[in-house]
Amino acid sequence: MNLPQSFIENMSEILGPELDEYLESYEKPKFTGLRVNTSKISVEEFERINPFKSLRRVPWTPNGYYYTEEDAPTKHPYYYAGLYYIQEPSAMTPASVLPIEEGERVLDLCAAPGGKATELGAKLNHTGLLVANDASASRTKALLKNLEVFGLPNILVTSEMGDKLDRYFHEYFDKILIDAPCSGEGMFRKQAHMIPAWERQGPEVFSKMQREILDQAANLLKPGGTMLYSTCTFSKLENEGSMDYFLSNHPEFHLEEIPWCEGFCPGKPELVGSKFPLEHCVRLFPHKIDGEGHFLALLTKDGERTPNAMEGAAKSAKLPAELEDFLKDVSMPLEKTQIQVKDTKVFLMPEGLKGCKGLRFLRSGLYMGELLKKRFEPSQAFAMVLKKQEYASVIDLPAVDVRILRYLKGETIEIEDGESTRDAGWQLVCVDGYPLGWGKLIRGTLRNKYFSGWRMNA
Ligand SMILES: C[S@@+](CC[C@H](N)C(=O)[O-])C[C@H]1O[C@@H](n2cnc3c(N)ncnc32)[C@H](O)[C@@H]1O
Repeated sequence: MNLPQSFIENMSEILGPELDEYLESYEKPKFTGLRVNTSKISVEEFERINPFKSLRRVPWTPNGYYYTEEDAPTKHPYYYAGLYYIQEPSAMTPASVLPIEEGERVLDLCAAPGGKATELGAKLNHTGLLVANDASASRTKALLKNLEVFGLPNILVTSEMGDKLDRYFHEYFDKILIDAPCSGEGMFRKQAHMIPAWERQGPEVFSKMQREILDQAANLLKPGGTMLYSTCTFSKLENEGSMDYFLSNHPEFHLEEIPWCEGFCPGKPELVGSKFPLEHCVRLFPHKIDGEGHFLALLTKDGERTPNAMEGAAKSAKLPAELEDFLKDVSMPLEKTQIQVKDTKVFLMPEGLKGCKGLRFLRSGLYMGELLKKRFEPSQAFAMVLKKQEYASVIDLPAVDVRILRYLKGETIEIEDGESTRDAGWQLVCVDGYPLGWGKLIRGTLRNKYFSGWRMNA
């Protein structure tokens, strides 16, 4: 690996005599991980049905596992059922460390493509509100897909800068994750193509962005709220430097200790001559753990946290008859006053979401489906939010049944007598009890309603 000389010098300042060990880590294996979606399946149940041979626990994340490539988890139907997310093991740490309680309002300010937002949403477990934002409008498309595959209904996906969000959500959030844009030094081992980008735009550029984003986040957080700052870089400027800047300018914040795990290293205040206890921050190095480089800081804002008021509750309008008809077969707990029809599209709005007119957003709430000529066509996202027992007619096939892969490829499949609860109409297609999508059964043939943009090999 050809590392820039100036990078090696920076690392030498950070690591001292450990530099050689770090440089040798470039010869070590690279690790791949998957994180279980606990809003769909418990870790115990996942271990029971686990179809992979190579899984081994990630020590710092209760629902994280290493796997090796021969297991190919992205090709397994459980991936399409949203039972797990593929994530680099160190990148599991930030969302795991930020404490989330059900019912909270949570903001992921730099969320795309959603590795951490999916975990924050899973921890909310269909309660509260997750605002997943990213400045890049194109990257928010992948973010929305990942949140929908995970079956998360209570979301608002925006593409704004933090100062614009502040006009709508000043001191609104209980918890904020700032997984900041950074120079990516922690990923050099895995993604060597990041090195030329680092040479063009390095820590100086990113530290300016990070400071701006941190200032914005401070305004968005409730007094008494907690936020987590993370990067995947080693640079002292972007890590201890950004934290020293932030704490100097925001005396209302203090650092919290992060639960310790073997191999974690403390932040180093001496690198930037800081008077703050930056040793409470955590640094991850690939020569210390089985994972890549990361930095984490957990910060709490002084004050008493106020309970969340139910703002913006929707008006209870009469629902169209075809929608009412479809919902007779749905037993998911669902507050009908939260359902909004916009033109032909039907949405289930999260409780307590303020109006967001004027914000650039990709999704607000759960897109339930569309009203077409005298019928309601349920969406792919709606299928992913449901549990098997929450829809009246189900076709549940085992993962080893070849029809599952054919269904995921968008093909029409044949259904035997007794394989569906009802012998005609809408069916929730499941793999081993976990919903994949919709189909419409007509005389033993299932018309495939799996969303074309999500098909296997699409
Ligand atoms: C490290 S990535 C986030 C990765 C994401 N948290 C995940 O786990 O999948 C940083 C993100 O910040 C976004 N970004 C850059 N500047 C931003 C800003 N000022 N406000 C919000 N997002 C920004 C980038 O588009 C990028 O997607």
